Amino acid sequence: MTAEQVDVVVIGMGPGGEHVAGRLAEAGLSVVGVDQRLVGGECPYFGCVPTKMMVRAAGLIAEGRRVPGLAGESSVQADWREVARRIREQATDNWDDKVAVRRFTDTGGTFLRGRATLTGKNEVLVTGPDGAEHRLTARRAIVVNTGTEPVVPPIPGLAGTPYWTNRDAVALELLPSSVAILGGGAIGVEFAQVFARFGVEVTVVEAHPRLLALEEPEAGELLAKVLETEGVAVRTGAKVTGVRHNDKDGFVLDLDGSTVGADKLLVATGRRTDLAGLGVGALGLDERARSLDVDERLRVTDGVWAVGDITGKGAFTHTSMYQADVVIRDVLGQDGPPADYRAMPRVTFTDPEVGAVGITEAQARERGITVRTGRTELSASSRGWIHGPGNEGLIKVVEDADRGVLVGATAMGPAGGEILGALAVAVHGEVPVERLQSMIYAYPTFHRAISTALADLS
Ligand SMILES: Cc1cc2nc3c(=O)[nH]c(=O)nc-3n(C[C@H](O)[C@H](O)[C@H](O)COP(=O)(O)OP(=O)(O)OC[C@H]3O[C@@H](n4cnc5c(N)ncnc54)[C@H](O)[C@@H]3O)c2cc1C
Ligand SMILES: NC(=O)c1ccc[n+]([C@@H]2O[C@H](COP(=O)([O-])OP(=O)(O)OC[C@H]3O[C@@H](n4cnc5c(N)ncnc54)[C@H](O)[C@@H]3O)[C@@H](O)[C@H]2O)c1
Repeated sequence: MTAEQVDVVVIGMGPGGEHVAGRLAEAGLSVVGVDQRLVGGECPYFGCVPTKMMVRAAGLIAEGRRVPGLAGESSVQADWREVARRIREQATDNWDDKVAVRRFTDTGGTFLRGRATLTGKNEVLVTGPDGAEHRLTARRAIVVNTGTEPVVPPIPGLAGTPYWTNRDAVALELLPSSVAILGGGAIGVEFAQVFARFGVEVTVVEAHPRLLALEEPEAGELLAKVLETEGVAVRTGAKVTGVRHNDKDGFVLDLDGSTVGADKLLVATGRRTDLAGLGVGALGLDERARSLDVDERLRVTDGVWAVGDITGKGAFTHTSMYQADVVIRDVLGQDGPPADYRAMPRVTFTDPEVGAVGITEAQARERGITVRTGRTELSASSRGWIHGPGNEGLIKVVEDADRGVLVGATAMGPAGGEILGALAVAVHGEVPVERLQSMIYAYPTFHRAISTALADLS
């Protein structure tokens, strides 16, 4: 056992943790960053980056197939090996983080590979891969950024089968002929469309009545239609009562009154934190909670901060990075705005992309807000009509009518995530709806449809 006193210990080097650790080290503090897996966390190795490389490849295939009728003839020969190679070589360096470790240690920080547990108010125990133990005492700050693990629901028969999570699915060298995807949230639908566009027979099985259950109902409903047009079987409102697997036949999912069979099963039913494993009990906190309670400066308790998925404020890389900046300022005693999640943006990278910011109509009504909504179909806009195949989408705006400002919006379409930028500014800046209605929107852009949605407010 070794023991060391430092200024800052960062537990978990996800996007936010890596950012905090690097910046505080650059500021001259002695910083130890600890990660049990890879510096950079889920996003670059198992999440955003490899999946968006898949999405890019699948988008090219779809666009190639849209050539006939618009630009001539096309013949697309999809080859997954190109995607697998790009993910292995360019995105993940074969799941090796030496570049990221160097990036951090070049700032002056020290990296420890191992599993960290909180053992006291300012104490952390790190157990290395070889079992060696290091006791760290943090004089100034402990920053927790341990993220989440995939949830595997307690469905009879599922445990012990060779199901995949996102961590397996990003590393596929070959695609199977069929996949069942349990969960129609962001992970489920992104993988579903990618796999289907590469010729895999895909069934999405979602317990909720709609895909993307957390977003506006119109978005999930339209996405289901698009996926079905592309050959994906979408089973919403489905209760899986059992899972069976054998090497010859693959997987069978028992639903109420029917079955779904597939060679492989991807489980994408959400994420969970592991507060007990992290040892938050040592800080007097509830180990059974779903997330760490943080204040507007991301403080958990005296001397302890948290960033990222573990705070439950939106499991996105941009949340983690945003919170990291708040923590850096707070630890360094600098002034700056507190965390404000009113204009939380998120984008599901299907085609059409589903971008959303702020709250949905249902959430606004639950909060007792006097709501007006406006909507328009993107395919009916000038640009949507010009675009032709692949023009599905919509803009929906949610107004707090008493204050005359938008509190939420959805931009679904070929560039839904980019259109969202304008709506995010409107929600974040509380730009009066009257002012939004009187501005000039370039013709013929997709974002011009925002003015149609605003004109529809009632
Ligand atoms: C398939 C998929 C696609 C996604 N796509 C997007 C996207 O397009 N856009 C987007 O914004 N977000 C996306 N996300 C979400 C995004 O990956 C996370 O929100 C992001 O990684 C931020 O997480 P985090 O900062 O909480 O930490 P994480 O990235 O989860 O990292 C936590 C780190 O802590 C380490 N750790 C955990 N426990 C310990 C311990 N006790 N001791 C030491 N180390 C520990 C882990 O090894 C890990 O490296 C996606 C996620 C998935 C799974
Ligand atoms: N583009 C992005 O930003 C992006 C992409 C992927 C993931 N993520 C992040 O990762 C998080 C996790 O993604 P996710 O898709 O796993 O979670 P999710 O919470 O978004 O969706 C999980 C879905 O699984 C369903 N489900 C749960 N149990 C089920 C069961 N037994 N049978 C059938 N369906 C079941 C839920 O109803 C839900 O719709 C997201 O919330 C998001 O924050 C972001």
